Amino acid sequence: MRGESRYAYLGPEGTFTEAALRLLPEAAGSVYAPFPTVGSALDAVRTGDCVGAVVPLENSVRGVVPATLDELVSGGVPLRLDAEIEVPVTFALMARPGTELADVRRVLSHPHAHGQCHHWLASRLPGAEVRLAASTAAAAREVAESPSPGARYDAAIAAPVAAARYGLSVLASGIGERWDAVTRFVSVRGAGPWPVRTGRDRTSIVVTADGAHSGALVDILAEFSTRGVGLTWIQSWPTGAALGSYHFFLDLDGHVEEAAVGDALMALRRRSVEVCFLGSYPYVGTTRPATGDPLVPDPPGTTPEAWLHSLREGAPAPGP
Ligand SMILES: O=C(O)C(=O)Cc1ccccc1
Repeated sequence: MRGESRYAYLGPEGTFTEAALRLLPEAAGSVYAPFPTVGSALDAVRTGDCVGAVVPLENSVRGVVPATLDELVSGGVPLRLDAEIEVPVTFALMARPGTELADVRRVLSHPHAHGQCHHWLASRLPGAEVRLAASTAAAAREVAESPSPGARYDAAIAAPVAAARYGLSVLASGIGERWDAVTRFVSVRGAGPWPVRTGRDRTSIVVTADGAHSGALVDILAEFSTRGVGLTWIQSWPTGAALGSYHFFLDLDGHVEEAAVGDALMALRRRSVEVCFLGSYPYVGTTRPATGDPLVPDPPGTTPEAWLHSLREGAPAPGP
């Protein structure tokens, strides 16, 4: 089936991305079309094969999903974001029925899942070799399809639903380093009306700046702060042209229809900054919009002056 009713996602069935897509009201009633990579899911939108796609953007523990940032700035036909979805992520180690934990030598998973479970692997399966797959469900499917004995992979780290989907047994669950890990997904479309302003919105843009001009980023950020527009997210992604040349992904509080947001965007244009508007959409996240909360007071003995002095004296820098 072609056209309006297909919605792409990073598949196969059983990924966290599929769980996010199922939470998206705009996609209800569509055919959910799995794609093997973020790039192929977004290409399906660019070619019109699908009306939209859901892809992972960032995780609260492991940070951004590089493939998504890369595709959003390099894929040719511009895309727009029209919704965000947050999904709690928990991980299970799963294997073909009959496999014991002690039998597991080779584990397959997605980089973000591995990154959140490597402490558990180091303590419970210290000798295991880990390989990376395009998604957690692709890993689970590969394990299910690996013939044993002599299987290429003994176990996968994936969402608990993937075990039932691919006929695997769960050897351990809740193996991520944080029980409260969350992944933020975005719905990406090729065309159509922008989401209307709700009063609680987020605007995503990409500005391209040359780090050789050392004040460039400060100048860009000042256009927002002077107008009271809060920033909730900033990520840099190399343009590839040179060291120091970046695309900056920015998330702003507010909708493009709001005067302050519009003014700030026009100010960037007047500065001849390259701005790619990704979209304004309802804010669902757990990141609080800026409220002007008072600063948290310093604990006794750690005034900013004392802290700066200790840095200059060569004190070891405390972790974040
Ligand atoms: O592989 C998946 O299931 C995905 O949807 C990507 C992903 C992987 C790990 C954490 C969050 C999202």
